[in-house]
Amino acid sequence: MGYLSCNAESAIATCDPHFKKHKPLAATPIRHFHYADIAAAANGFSADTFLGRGSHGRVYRATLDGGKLLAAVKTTKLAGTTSKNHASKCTGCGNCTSPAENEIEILSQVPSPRFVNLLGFSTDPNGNKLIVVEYMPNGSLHDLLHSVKKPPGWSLRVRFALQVAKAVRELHSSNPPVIHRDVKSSNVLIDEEWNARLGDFGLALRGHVEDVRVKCTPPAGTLGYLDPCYLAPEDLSAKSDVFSFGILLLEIISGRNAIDVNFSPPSVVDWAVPLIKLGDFAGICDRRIGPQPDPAVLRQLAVLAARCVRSTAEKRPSMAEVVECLNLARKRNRASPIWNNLRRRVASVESALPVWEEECDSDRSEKFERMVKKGGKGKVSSVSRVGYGNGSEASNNNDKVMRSKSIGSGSGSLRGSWVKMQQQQHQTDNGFGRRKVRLKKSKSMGVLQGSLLLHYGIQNNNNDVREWPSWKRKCWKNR
Ligand SMILES: Nc1ncnc2c1ncn2[C@@H]1O[C@H](COP(=O)(O)OP(=O)(O)OP(=O)(O)O)[C@@H](O)[C@H]1O
Repeated sequence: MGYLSCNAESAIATCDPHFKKHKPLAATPIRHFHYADIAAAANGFSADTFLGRGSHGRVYRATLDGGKLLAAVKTTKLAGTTSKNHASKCTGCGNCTSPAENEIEILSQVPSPRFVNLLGFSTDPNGNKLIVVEYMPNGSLHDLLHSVKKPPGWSLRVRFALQVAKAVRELHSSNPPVIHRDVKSSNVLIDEEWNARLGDFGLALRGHVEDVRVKCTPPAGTLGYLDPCYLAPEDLSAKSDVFSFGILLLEIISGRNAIDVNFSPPSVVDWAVPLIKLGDFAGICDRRIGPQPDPAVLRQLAVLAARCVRSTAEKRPSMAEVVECLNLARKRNRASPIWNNLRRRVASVESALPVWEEECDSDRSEKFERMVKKGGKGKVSSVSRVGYGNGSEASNNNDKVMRSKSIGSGSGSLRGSWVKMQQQQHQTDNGFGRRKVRLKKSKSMGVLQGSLLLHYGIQNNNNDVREWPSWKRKCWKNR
């Protein structure tokens, strides 16, 4: 009888060794908890159960079912912005649903062992929704990468990257597809078996591009992770998640925040992509753990990240391709030490080559790989490292750098944080070199203003290799 009850989730659980201990999730009913039970389980929402604070409310640990079930309870506020007039006419635009309602709706439809799943919900006496999700005892990937004394090593980082990529791929391939819109390190939580799980579906959109809801929902996301091509509702595509994933991958490799004014330039894209194009892969590695022992794996990760953050959405890989690439990197990373030693010697020669201009193009990267295997003849050239300053100064553990946060509905607040960020950036880059600045958390954003996004787009536009003629010239000269 076992095979008769097999569903998509159990199939994943069977195929993927990381998830073999998970039971099929479809059978788990979504529970409606009494507020009093939830309040008691979270010890009256006291400090000892407090887990963290997001842009939509606080998160607490709750012990339910007589101690058998550990959960995380997310308190939220009602959206409360929709006029009665609009609500009566609305045919399903995204503005009427609060992030909490949205998260409940989406997670109840697409449960997966790769997500932080919904267990149930409750409503407080003021009508605010409380979301009850699986408790993740090892905190967020953001905290692991930026706060803990002993940051994760390379094999754990590659494993996390692959697991997140698989989670996003699963969303994109569901029917109808789901676009998460807020892929970032603080929305990746680590379970008891050290698996990375994608959480926080408050901004996610389920549907096809022609659906009213998708067509009418204003752009949203988190500064630093937000796709510069996503300026209006109709610009939304799965490639926006690919961009955010690329930022996350750069964060995993470098251990630096998506936007960090302790670095110059503060944007991880503007800082890392030029180094990747110059073949300085070690220059973007988290100095606390040193460069990846296998230079070929490092090169694969870095080039993949650069391709994900390309300024032209169509040129970015699909999440399926990202998963394939990371699978290869992980396999190589896990190969036997003797074999790895041999390969490292060969790879160190390969990786000394700069990244060819077109390598970030998916269709040309294979050509490039073939060429490198043949002995590196062709358009590639050796380029000396460029002095971008010692970026690792800022990775010092003492620096207090806060994480990027989703910005909820309210373009005003977004404008405020953007201006603030610009001012901080100006203060830091005013010709006196880098200064250590304590950053404020930036937040996920709901409604974005076109001009503001355009401004943001311009800030990040130079991540396209074609927009680096000086690099091109340099490469050509040093051929
Ligand atoms: N399921 C969970 N298990 C354990 N800790 C959690 C869980 N969910 C959230 N947390 C903790 O609470 C913090 C706040 O989470 P939340 O999802 O509300 O906000 P965020 O992702 O940090 O920011 P934003 O709301 O802007 O996306 C997280 O960083 C994490 O430390």
